[in-house]
Amino acid sequence: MSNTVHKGDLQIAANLYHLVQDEILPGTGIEAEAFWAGFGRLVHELAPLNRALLQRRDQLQAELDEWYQSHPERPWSQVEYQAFLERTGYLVPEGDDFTIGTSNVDDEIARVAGPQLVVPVSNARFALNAANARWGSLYDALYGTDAIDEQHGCERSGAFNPLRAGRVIEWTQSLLDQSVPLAAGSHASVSAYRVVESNGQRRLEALLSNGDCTGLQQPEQFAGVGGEQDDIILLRHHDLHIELHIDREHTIGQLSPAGVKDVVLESALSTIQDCEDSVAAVDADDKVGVYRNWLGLMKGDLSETFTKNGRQHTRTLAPDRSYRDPDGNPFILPGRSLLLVRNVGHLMTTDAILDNQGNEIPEGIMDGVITSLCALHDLQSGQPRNSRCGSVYIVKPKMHGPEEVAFTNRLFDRVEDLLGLARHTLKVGVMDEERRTTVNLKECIRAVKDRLVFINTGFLDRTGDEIHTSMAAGPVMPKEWNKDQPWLNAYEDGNLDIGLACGLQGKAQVGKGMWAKPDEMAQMLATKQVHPLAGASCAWVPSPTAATLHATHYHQVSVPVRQQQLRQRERARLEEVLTPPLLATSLSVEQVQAELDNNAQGLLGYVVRWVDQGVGCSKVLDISGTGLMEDRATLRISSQLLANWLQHGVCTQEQLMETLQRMAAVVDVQNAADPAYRPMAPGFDGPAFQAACDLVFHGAEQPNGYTEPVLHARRRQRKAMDAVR
Ligand SMILES: CC(=O)SCCNC(=O)CCNC(=O)[C@H](O)C(C)(C)COP(=O)(O)OP(=O)(O)OC[C@H]1O[C@@H](n2cnc3c(N)ncnc32)[C@H](O)[C@@H]1OP(=O)(O)O
Ligand SMILES: O=CC(=O)O
Ligand SMILES: [Mg+2]
Repeated sequence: MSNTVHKGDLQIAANLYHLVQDEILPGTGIEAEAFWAGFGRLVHELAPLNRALLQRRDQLQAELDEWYQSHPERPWSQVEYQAFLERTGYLVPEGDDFTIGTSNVDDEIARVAGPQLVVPVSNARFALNAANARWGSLYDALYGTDAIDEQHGCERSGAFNPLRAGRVIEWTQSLLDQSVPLAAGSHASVSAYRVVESNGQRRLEALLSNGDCTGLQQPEQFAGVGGEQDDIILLRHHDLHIELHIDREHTIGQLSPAGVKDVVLESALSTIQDCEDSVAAVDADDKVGVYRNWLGLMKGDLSETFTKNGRQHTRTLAPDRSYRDPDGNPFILPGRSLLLVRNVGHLMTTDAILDNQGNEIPEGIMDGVITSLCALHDLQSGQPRNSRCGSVYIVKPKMHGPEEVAFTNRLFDRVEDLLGLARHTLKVGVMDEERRTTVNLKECIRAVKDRLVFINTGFLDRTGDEIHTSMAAGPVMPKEWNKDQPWLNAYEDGNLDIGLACGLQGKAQVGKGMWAKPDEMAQMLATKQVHPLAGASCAWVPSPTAATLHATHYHQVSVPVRQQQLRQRERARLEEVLTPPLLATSLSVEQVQAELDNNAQGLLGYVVRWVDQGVGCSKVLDISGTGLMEDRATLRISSQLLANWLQHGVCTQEQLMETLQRMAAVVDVQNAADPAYRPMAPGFDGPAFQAACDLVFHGAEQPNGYTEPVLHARRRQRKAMDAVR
């Protein structure tokens, strides 16, 4: 590493050192020399343990491979299989019942159910937008997406379409009728909302078009008024707020007799600012960008200036929102989503910091220390702050089993000691996205029982790990088939069953996964209520618009009630979780080719932007033309599936190479309008195409099927090539 600074037994890239020294440490009360010395001690204590955990992963995988090869019968005996898993320590004994003891958890996590947005923190414009996505216009979300169909003159294109706006208003009125119903009549018949006073208390009155006057069926749902002229009516349902914006002069306000120009929903209650799978950060420069944005969010001063539709915008963090309650007392609600930060997992090392032997340190350790250090600014700030309860929320991905979770707990203990934080100030969200965590979930929770704030089914990584774990067992099903497989359902159900049994209700989130079709909002509206119905207190969405639409599901379903109902059922069966999605039927030549084409197209479309442009999350067309959110987890699935089919002769090497080359040309055409894009065809010799080949042809050898090692190496190669140009 050129240009480094030696501190506390560590060799730190100069740009990272200066970020910490000049921008992060000042104002935290932490003394620089003590910080670096303590950081050095922490690294030298924990890095060897981290390395040992990775060796254990490899050892267990080798034992699994060997078992599958020596047990060729299909289906195999589940009794024998489980006995083997217990013998190797893959399955650990389950201990006594217990409940988590996490305290100081903000309501957005502990108590109120709602959408959870995820955003690459490396992109300041998106990261700010996400932080501000606590509130979203339902009218805009419905009007601007396919949530309202375009038939019968309701097209989205062109100038403002009053017919379409009418449909938006009807849809919204029906939501209001379900969630904040009137004592008589419908919100569609309201000609005026009025706040009236009787006995010193104000209540909401609705004047109907037939001249009748009514109120809310549950008057306590009226939470207050806001706006300069009390022109915002604040309602509350399932602890989620709804604002009715009244303006009879406004073009939209004129479309309804009550003059409602907008309905704004409390939307992304929480947001994960992601340093992991949606981010391409391969060196100290990139990590500095990631940390600086997180720092800005924690200090509250992040801003970004950009041009959109020919106009310059400067985006900053939204302020809190002010209202007066029915007694006339002023109060505020948070203007921003509660922010969590997703660190990287235990796998990768980074040359941004070297230890006293010149080894790269584990990137997850660096993330743990530096993202927590940044968060001191929030803990020590006045209002408004991120965590009103004084906690720091860190999401830890890709952990395999209880020992790895216990390691994270130890890391967080050490970081708290280093930063002078009270024990368990650092909270952890455990991604249940590796098979060894799923099958030992209760023990994983126990390992962080006093700092746990969520368990979330990351079904995308989990699918990739499912394929990799059983790579040697046989060919797997096409990826879409997994949706109906017993393993997936048992995994999803089991997560909730165990979460509730461990007392997460009221203290922590039980979360569900990402809606990965960012443009298919009608489909999301029609289907994603399955998450609150399944008892999830949050579920992931890819954009602020999706957050606003998904918020409507939490008005339709009461999550606490669902959780009470579901906790009575029998726990999901381990045998089902342990039944891999192996292909039991033979596929036609056309089915095989279609699956190869689809996976290759998605893989290449994602990888080319990652390697050549450093974009960690992209919308990529699948073979049917649907834009899909692709990140490293979806890449893990497609690359592992192709590697699996290659290994088991479902396709040949030549066929796969032909597919990759043909699809590279398709992806080139799809990106033709991007001036920064470098075509892969006809040479197929750039680092992006090479990365795709590595991921597929060497996919079976990748640790747990992860894509990071290949992506990082090829992105660094691209950066080096660009540097000498
Ligand atoms: C398996 C897992 O780990 S899932 C977790 C990782 N995934 C994510 O984090 C998903 C993040 N989402 C995204 O990056 C994007 O939504 C994509 C790539 C899926 C689609 O992006 P694009 O096609 O560029 O978005 P699109 O053009 O539709 O919209 C862009 C606008 O939406 C906003 N936007 C889109 N996604 C987000 C987001 N996640 N958070 C905040 N704002 C967002 C942008 O700020 C932009 O608005 P602006 O112009 O006012 O700034
Ligand atoms: O991180 C989420 C996933 O699905 O993987
Ligand atoms: Mg994941």
